[in-house]
Amino acid sequence: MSSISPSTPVSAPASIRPVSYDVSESSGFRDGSAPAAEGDGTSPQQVRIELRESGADRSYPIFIGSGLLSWSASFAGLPKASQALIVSNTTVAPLYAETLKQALQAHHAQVTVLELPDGEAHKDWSTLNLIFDALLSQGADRKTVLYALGGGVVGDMTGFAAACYMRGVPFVQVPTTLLAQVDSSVGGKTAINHPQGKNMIGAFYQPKRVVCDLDLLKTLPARELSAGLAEVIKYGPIFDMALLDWLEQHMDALRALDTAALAHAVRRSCEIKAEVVGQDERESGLRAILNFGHTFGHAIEAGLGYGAWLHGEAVGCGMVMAATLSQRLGLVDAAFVARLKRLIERAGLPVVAPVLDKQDNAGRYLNLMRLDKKAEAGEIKFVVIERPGQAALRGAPDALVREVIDACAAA
Ligand SMILES: NC(=O)c1ccc[n+]([C@@H]2O[C@H](COP(=O)([O-])OP(=O)(O)OC[C@H]3O[C@@H](n4cnc5c(N)ncnc54)[C@H](O)[C@@H]3O)[C@@H](O)[C@H]2O)c1
Ligand SMILES: O=C(O)C(=O)C[C@@H](O)[C@H](O)[C@H](O)COP(=O)(O)O
Ligand SMILES: [Zn+2]
Repeated sequence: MSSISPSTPVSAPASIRPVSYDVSESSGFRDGSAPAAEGDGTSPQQVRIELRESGADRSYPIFIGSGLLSWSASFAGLPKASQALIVSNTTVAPLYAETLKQALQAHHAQVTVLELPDGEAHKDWSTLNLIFDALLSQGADRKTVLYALGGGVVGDMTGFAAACYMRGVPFVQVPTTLLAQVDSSVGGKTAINHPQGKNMIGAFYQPKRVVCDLDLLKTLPARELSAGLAEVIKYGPIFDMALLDWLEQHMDALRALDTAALAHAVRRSCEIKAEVVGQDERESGLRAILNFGHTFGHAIEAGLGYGAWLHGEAVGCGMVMAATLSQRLGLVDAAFVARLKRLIERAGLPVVAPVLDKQDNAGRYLNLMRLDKKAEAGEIKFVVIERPGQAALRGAPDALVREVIDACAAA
């Protein structure tokens, strides 16, 4: 049995909040030709992620607003290249690839579109290879820019392909799901899954820009919107309880796709993620707080088979489990866990953990979680809530984790 290890100091220091951002940008963004009206809460915004450690400047802007996809200035000022490849999937490409292609034709002589098969089950080697096949077939050189047009699956795979092709080509994130706009497009984690564990093969590789067009969320299925809300909720308990208060007041507006509410949720999420990743790009400490709910959540995804539960669904339920663990470690009270659980339910997410093994359910969870990337020498590390708005990374005895899984799982 493992013992409780001292908390690793990964909580965000008060000095890094609140977050400031700059809305002027040399690309021409917000130059007066922006498509959305001022004053409606949805006029274009910019959040910057500052990444300057170890020499090279990997900083980039995140553009957030309505109508950005068809606005060629959204893509001005990127590395010059004659060729561009839009990587999308069979669902998103028919909706949005032509609009992006038109906008990019002002910047690249040749723009082609690749449609990957859709879904988490395809976040694997064979699908990744389709990107390399397309690049090689069109004679793409090392300046070719990749554009990831899709949700987190397309974004993670395109980023990984960009990191590998000719040892690195530039890429741009054009996220089309709420989850991708609030989380996966920012921060440079790229990966594919392995049958034994989520995101096990990948690289840290930053995009040159992130362009979040809020209008694209209008075609998103309700279940996918809920999945994205899980990652928005996550930022509350780990970093910003004012965001949690705001979410309690605006959950119905978000689920009704109110653009001003979505704009706020995307912007605040990106600000928090930019701040955390700016402090710790390669997850040597603080960045681990962004994994709240993911130790349990990734076990659910791998244990049920990729795609059975959406990533956001698994994270939503995983946050209930991690909060319950925090309570049993004496860190937060039952009222805090109940409050978080209620909000996750209101987002339309599951809060009862699935049974992964009828004989030894907790044992199956534990075995899957031992492969988690945060585990050290076989000891599982959990992101726990030390107090509302502050998280830490720590171990827990197996017996206690078993109790938590049993308490949270379906009977
Ligand atoms: N890199 C990171 O930091 C990070 C962070 C969080 C999650 N992730 C990863 O992201 C993935 C989950 O991403 P996701 O939730 O975006 O899922 P997803 O990429 O599978 O997209 C969800 C579904 O919505 C469809 N879709 C996308 N945009 C649409 C639109 N505008 N209209 C209609 N349909 C649309 C997609 O085709 C897909 O069927 C997981 O693999 C997860 O591990 C990565
Ligand atoms: O950006 C991060 O850091 C995160 O942990 C964000 C998570 O929401 C995301 O799911 C991430 O891909 C999980 O990272 P992993 O290292 O556990 O695979
Ligand atoms: Zn996640």
